[in-house]
Amino acid sequence: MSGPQTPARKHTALPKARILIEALPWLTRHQGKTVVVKFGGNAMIDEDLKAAFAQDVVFLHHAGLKPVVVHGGGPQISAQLDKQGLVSEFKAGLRVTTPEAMDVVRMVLAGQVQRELVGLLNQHGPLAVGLTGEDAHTITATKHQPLIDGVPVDIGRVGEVTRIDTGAVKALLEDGRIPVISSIARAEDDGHVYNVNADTAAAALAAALGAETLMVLTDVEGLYEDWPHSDEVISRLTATQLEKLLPDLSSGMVPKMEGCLFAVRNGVNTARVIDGRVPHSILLEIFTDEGIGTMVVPDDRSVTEGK
Ligand SMILES: Nc1ncnc2c1ncn2[C@@H]1O[C@H](COP(=O)(O)OP(=O)(O)O)[C@@H](O)[C@H]1O
Ligand SMILES: CC(=O)N[C@@H](CCC(=O)OP(=O)(O)O)C(=O)O
Repeated sequence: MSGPQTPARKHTALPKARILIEALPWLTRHQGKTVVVKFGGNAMIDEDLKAAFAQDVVFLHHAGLKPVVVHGGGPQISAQLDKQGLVSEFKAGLRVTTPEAMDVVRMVLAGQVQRELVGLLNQHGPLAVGLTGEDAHTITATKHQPLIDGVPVDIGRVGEVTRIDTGAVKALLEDGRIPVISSIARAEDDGHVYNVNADTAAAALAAALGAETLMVLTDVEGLYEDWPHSDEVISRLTATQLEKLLPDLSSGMVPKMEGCLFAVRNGVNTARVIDGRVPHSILLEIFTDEGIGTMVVPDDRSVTEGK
C-alpha cells in the first residue's frame, strides 16, 4: 500500500493506457457506423500482413463499428491466367476479360482470395461470411465499354455497376457478422456474370450502404501529387479538387480515385486511400490522431477540418 511516505508505484503499463485513451474520441465518433474496407490484391503481400488485416477488421467489429470487406486480387488473377496460358491484358486500368478469363476471375476471387480472408477473420470467432455480388442480387452490372481516345472499346465481360441491393449485407451486419464480398456482379442483361474492378465495387457498396467511411488499402502510401516523379502524398482533398486531378491519374489509381469521388459525392463522409503494406494501417487510420494516407472529403467540408 502506498501511503504519504511511500512514493506511488511506478506503473510501467501507463503508456498503454495513454494509447488506449487516445482512441476514445474516435471510438465515440465511429460507434455503430459502417466502414467499407477494400483490401487490394497488391496489399496482400505476405501472411503476416493478411493476418494483421484480419485482426484490425475484427477489432473494428468489437469496437462497435460495422466493417464490410470488399477484396481485390488482381495479381492473383494474373498469376492464375498465366499458369493456364491465358493472356492477361489491361485497357483503361481494367482487365480485358474473355469468357475463359471470367471463369478464372470468379474462381480466384470467390474460391481462393475470399475463402482465405474469411478463414483468417474466422480464426477470431464465427464472424465472417463470404459472398460475391451475384448473391442475393448484391451487385448488378451491365457491359462496360470504357472510352479510349473518345472511342468506346470492347473489353469483354467487364461490368459497370447499375444497382446495389444491400439486403443481404445489412442482414449480415444486423446479425453481428462481417460480410466479405468479391467484386463479381450478376448481369442485368444476359444471365451471366461480370468482372467488376474491386475499387469500383467497394465505392458503390459504400454509397448504397450509407457508409461513414470508405477505406482503400493499396501498395502505396496514398495519392502521390506528382507520381512517379515525387513521393509527396496529398493528405487531404475535397471532391472538386480530386475531380480536377482525375484526368492526370494513371493505372490502378484511376478506379481508386474515381471510386473515392463517387463515394463522397453519394453520401459517404470520407474516402481514404491508405498503405496496406503498413501493418495495422486500418487501426492507425481510424483510432489515432495521426491518420495516414490520403483522405477525400465532400466539398462542404473544409480542407482543414479535423479528421
Ligand atoms: N498518383 C498516384 N499516386 C499513387 N500511385 C499511383 C498514382 N498513379 C498511379 N499509381 C499506381 O497505382 C498503383 C495502385 O493501384 P493497383 O495496382 O491497382 O493496386 P490495388 O491492387 O491495391 O488495387 C500504385 O502501385 C501505383 O503504381
Ligand atoms: C475489371 C477488372 O479489372 N477487375 C479486376 C478485379 C480484381 C481487382 O480489382 O483487384 P485489385 O483490387 O487487386 O486490383 C481484375 O480482374 O483484376
